[in-house]
Amino acid sequence: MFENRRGSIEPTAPASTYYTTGRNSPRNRASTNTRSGSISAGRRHNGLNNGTIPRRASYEDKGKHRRFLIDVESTLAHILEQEDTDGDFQITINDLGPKTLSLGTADSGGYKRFQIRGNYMLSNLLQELAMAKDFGRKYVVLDEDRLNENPVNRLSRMIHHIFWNGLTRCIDGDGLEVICSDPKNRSNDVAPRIYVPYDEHEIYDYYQNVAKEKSHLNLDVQYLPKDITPEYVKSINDKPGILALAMNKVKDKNGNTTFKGVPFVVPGGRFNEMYGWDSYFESLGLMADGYIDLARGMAENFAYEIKHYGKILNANRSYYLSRSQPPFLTDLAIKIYEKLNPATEEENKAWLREILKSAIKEYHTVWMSEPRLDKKTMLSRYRPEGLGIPPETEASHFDHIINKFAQKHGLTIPEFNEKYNDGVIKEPELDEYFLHDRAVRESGHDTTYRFEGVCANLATVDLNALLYKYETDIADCIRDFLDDDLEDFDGNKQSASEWSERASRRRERVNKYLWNEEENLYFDYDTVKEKMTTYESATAYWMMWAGCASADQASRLAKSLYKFEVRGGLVSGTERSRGHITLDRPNRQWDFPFGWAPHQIMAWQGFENYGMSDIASRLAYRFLYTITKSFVDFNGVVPEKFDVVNLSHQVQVEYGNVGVDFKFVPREGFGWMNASFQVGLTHLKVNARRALGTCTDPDLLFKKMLEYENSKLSASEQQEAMLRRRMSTIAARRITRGGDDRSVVTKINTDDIMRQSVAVPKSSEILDTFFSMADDSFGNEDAKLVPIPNTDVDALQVPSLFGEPLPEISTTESEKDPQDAYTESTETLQVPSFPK
Ligand SMILES: OC[C@H]1O[C@H](O[C@H]2O[C@H](CO)[C@@H](O)[C@H](O)[C@H]2O)[C@H](O)[C@@H](O)[C@@H]1O
Repeated sequence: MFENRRGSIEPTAPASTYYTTGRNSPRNRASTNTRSGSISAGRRHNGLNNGTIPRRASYEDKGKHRRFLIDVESTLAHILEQEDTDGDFQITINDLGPKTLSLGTADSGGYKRFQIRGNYMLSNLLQELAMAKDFGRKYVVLDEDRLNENPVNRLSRMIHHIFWNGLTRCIDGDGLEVICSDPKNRSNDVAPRIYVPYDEHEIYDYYQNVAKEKSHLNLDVQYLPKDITPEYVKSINDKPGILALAMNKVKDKNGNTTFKGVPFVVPGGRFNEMYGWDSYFESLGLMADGYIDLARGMAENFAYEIKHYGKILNANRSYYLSRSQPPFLTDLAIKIYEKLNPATEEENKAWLREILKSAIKEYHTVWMSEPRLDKKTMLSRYRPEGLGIPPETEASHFDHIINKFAQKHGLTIPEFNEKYNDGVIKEPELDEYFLHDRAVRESGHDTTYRFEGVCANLATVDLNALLYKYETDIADCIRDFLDDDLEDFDGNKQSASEWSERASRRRERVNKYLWNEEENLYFDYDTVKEKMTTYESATAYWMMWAGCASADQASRLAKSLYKFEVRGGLVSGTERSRGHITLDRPNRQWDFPFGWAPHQIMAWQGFENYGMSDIASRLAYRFLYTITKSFVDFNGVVPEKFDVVNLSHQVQVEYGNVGVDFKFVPREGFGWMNASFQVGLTHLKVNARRALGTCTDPDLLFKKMLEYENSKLSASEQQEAMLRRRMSTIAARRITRGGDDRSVVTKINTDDIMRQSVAVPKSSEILDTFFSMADDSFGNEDAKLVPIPNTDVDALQVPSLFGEPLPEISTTESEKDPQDAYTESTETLQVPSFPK
């Protein structure tokens, strides 16, 4: 599959193929370890040439596909010593090395040398060497195309071939050791433990057998009680464990019946369990990558959770037993069903029925029952049961809240926590605080000033959008897929019209309580104060995702986009809503200036649903730019969260940032971020994908389009939009060297990117089709906008995007690398213009 026509391996094949096949096959030793030339990086001598002093390295022809002959171990040591100046085993733009390294070419047996340059190529070299080592390679022949690969292709390839695999878990004999590890466990009891539902006897026996057979695991297998009460959940906080999920009966190699866990994907890092809403977004990414069975397994695990734990869990760890997370099961089920093999249609329908029955049970018992249902508005709230302080947070997470109570009782914070959790000390004010805190965690938005001290009382926009989607999805499925044949678990026939009726009643209530005509936005409703709240949240766009907004509401929501749209994507909420941040009022990760993958994905789909794909595409571009830029500048990182104003993952906020702590090469990314990248690419046309490959700043790319949209705003809205964009620019400048805004744009060797692009349309075609807008004229202003920085080595050259020839470099300067062209060029970026 990865062989080209001449039978050699594609330079961009997955590492598992590239480092085990063809010239890098373990059998093909002649090509990689019998050379007498110098093959280690930047060294005259190494162990390979038996002490022969190599002649002075000369440089290879430019422009051809180079391959390097590399001694893995010594090159790895050398590159780290020279380039990893902060000692974190990554090569990033924070490192102060020379950012250049010479490698011997394979064609010359290592004598002729070529200089690789720039953070991106060097960090790719580091990553490739680490992967080559994984496959036992001591020497490799490495294609240059692997080092300067288009970052969009490279990241997408890594997600597809490496990250999903790194995040996949299974709860059975083979997978227990990995899934039982829990970095959040701060109790004294870290023994691996699994909790099994009270009536799952075969499964319980299976795990007991595993515990016996794999005694080194020291596995503790426990039954859960029939009634899982808040008191019980609190009582096992000091004995945390994984919760069993779905298993299939299979035959082992001796023909005996045994069990195999249904696999699932975890978010990554400290989140080593299957989460509720993360799983939905991860499944979208998995499906974009063709991993339908894995997505299907996630849905089946949700059904198992509903059956045995009464709800889709926040995640399947014991301390999450009493709360859920935003519900997405019906949409997930439909998306999977649509991808199943049509040849097995009857089976597919049976599968869809089972999953929908679970969703119907969840709908009635979790979301449409008290306490989550507010009987007055008949809208739903996040309002889980629970007792005490959530044990899975960072140790000091609640200190600022607890402090005054601890002082009142003359106790230290840990002493107070213990007495409060044991019920020895009663503090109703704290009980109220934790009621809302649990609701915040159930909402998935932990934490934000939108919800602090009030969440359990709010009929939120997000939850009611999701439930509207449940109602319309179930109606559609009964009508369109299931031949009017669906019952719930109690045998009650379900009718499409009843579900449609539920949806239209909800839409009426949403319009009455949550829609604000003056603000052109949906807001949460406080069911206790009986009043609409004022926090502006990006979840307003979920109503477009769910199809609950009318065409008029959708166009008004589009008009409000300027409140949330910043350089790197959509912010979670507006700065005005978040309010001032001080030492006593620290920032929260689900507030401005942070932008999260689920918010982006929901908005993209929302705009698509209402025929505004140009906006979906622009928003997708912004977020994918943020991801790509960090990937390029920070050794392939794909972090959990971003500050989308500053375009940075190096954030000072709750829980730090998952996905940033790796050595040499990232192996997981972060679940829903991986998904957002793969899904986001489906919203980009070929020209936007190419622009992304060269890390073209979205504000330059979309300048005309934004001007056109802003022209539709009122004077005061325009003023606000202008300020917002200005702030974003100023914030971005703050974090860049020398205050140069343009240095946030990354340096990429565009020549290579262009060379690697497949079926690249001609520039005129690209301009003609750019976001379906026909005007290909360029304003003078655009030209003024983009002088190329050439003073800062790391500053980036914004190259010609649309296929114009790149500047020639002088052939007399034979020792120069083609990449130098980009620090000397005065090329300007060409930005398409949009109709006025
Ligand atoms: O451990 C602290 C909190 O961590 C989780 O929340 C965050 O990560 C989740 C997994 O990616 C994500 O679903 C959630 O939206 C994030 O805020 C957990 O869900 C919380 O319950 C927990 O207290």
